[in-house]
Amino acid sequence: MTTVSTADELRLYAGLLWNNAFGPKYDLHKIPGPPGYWLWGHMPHLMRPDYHVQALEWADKYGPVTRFSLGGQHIVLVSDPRLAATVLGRGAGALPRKSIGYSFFDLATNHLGLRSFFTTTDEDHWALIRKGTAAARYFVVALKHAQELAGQVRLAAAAAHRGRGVEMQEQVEMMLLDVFLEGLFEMDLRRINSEEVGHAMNLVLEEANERIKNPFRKFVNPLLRPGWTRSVSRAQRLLGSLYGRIFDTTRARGVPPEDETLLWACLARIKDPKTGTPLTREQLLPEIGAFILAGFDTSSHTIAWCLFNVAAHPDVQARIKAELAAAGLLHAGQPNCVTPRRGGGRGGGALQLTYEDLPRLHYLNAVVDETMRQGFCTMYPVAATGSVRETTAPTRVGPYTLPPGVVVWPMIYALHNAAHNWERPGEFLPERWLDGRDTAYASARDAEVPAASASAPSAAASDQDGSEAAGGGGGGGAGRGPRRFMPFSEGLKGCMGQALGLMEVRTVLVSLLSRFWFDLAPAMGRAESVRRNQQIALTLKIKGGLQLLCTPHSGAGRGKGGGSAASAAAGAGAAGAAGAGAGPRRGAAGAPAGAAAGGLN
Ligand code: HEM
Repeated sequence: MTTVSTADELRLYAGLLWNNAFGPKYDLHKIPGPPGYWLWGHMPHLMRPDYHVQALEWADKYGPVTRFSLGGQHIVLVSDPRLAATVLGRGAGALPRKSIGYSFFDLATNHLGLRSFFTTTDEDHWALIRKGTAAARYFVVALKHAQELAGQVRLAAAAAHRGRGVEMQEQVEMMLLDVFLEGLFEMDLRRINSEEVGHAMNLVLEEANERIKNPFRKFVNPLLRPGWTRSVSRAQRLLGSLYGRIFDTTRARGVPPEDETLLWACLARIKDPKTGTPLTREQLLPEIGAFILAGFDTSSHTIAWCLFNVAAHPDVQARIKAELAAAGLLHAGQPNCVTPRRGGGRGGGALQLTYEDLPRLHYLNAVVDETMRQGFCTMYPVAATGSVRETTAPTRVGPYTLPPGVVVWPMIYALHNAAHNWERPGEFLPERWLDGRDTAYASARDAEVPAASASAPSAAASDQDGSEAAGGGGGGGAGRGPRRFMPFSEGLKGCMGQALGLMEVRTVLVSLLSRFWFDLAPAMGRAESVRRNQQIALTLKIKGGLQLLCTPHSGAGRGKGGGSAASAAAGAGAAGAAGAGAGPRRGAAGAPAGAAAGGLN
């Protein structure tokens, strides 16, 4: 079990400063980049809360490979799809994770300085956990919770004062936390205060994020802000006790049967290669925390940003409703949120959503992809800003040879938004995804990525095979250029929960959008200012929350043009949108093992 002491970290920073001043530079100085300060480098530039936007500005200004530094650390920012795929992929040119770039994550997974498989430098340990959990069946309790959430939204919307909205970001966060605790670990939610846990996570992640920009904060904060430091420690202990409770509960279940493939059972079966015995409490705690964190924050903020985009673009919302209506999934005029069993449908109430419906809702999925492209919801720094890799020997990255110890940052936000990769990158255009899966790839003329590092794009990948496998490696398939869309990263260390995450996002969106019309509450101000008001936690979230006016479709429902949501949908070109998205309805038969029996909604 790897731990990192304060002395280790101080030694590391001293080494970096030394290296910056006196170490070999190879081609570093040839890489274009913004001017910085000698000692601090570009730290002052990155102190702004939306520093991912600053990095994108550099990518746009200085090109697909640009350079800056944070204190003593040289950082090479890559927004060229081909190079990013190579660096993250499995073939020659692939680089290991930069461990310190992830160490902030440990703050939220444990308070003992223990590393999880996500943050360790020990590749054997990473492989042990990754392989041990690869078969995990991410059981879909998302549906149950999504439906409950719709009920809660209805109650909150009814209770809200006129013109005041319902705070959706936090509601979705809590819901996703429940999904994780119940679905992956089979915990009894009545015994867990999700709200308290959610707040503790947010607090710890806020601190973790600040430490990425300013690693010295760890040392000065206890002196300058002792109250805050105590709150962070309290939150860490609270999370630690939750992970401990999960360990105790699942261990008390004894040896899981071989055919049990929920996450807790997979973790329980992993044996320490040295002792041959199941992993100890100390070994498993950070892993439990890593899974919860990796999955809950990313998925919940994806949902929140999708809802924001939908509320900010009534035409987009109406088109989604049209698609849902054509699929028989719109709950127009229903008095409550109880979904009828099969047998409802176009003549009566809405049909029950099945797993098979999800990939067929093309327009909804385009909205999700476009939201993820904009980068609001990918993991940080693991992705809002990218997966962080490191050179361990002199390494060629594109035309440049880099010395060891340089951070290579295939920054997903820049890849997804740089002017050299996309047309009209700043615009929210779900339509760009309707042309087909090739949207995820750069043009074929750039296709020099080794085939060995290829993997499919996010949504398209899981639609295709329904698998819950992690993202694969690098570039495009036959005839395609390299991927320029990789919200789940790439390669061996790409996201393990891609299919689960997408399923949760889509399911919750269908569940809510089939029942409510959403508008931004007046308190949110203009959409543009909300977009500028991002706050980075583990992922980008909406600072101050997402206040939405939620109008149920029943009777009082309204949409574009002032009619009911259903009629708004129809008026928004139902035939085109829905025709592309939803084919004739089928029964639940054939739903993959991950899907709840009988339907998803
Ligand atoms: C929309 C939702 C999600 C997004 C955008 C997302 C994004 C990512 C990204 C970009 C990485 C790569 C980190 C890197 O390159 O260093 C990653 C890793 C990971 N994700 Fe996700 N993720 C999502 C949902 C989930 C869910 C639901 C789970 C639940 C199990 C999960 C579990 C993980 C794990 C365990 C890793 C680390 C894999 C490893 O180190 O081998 N993620 N995720």
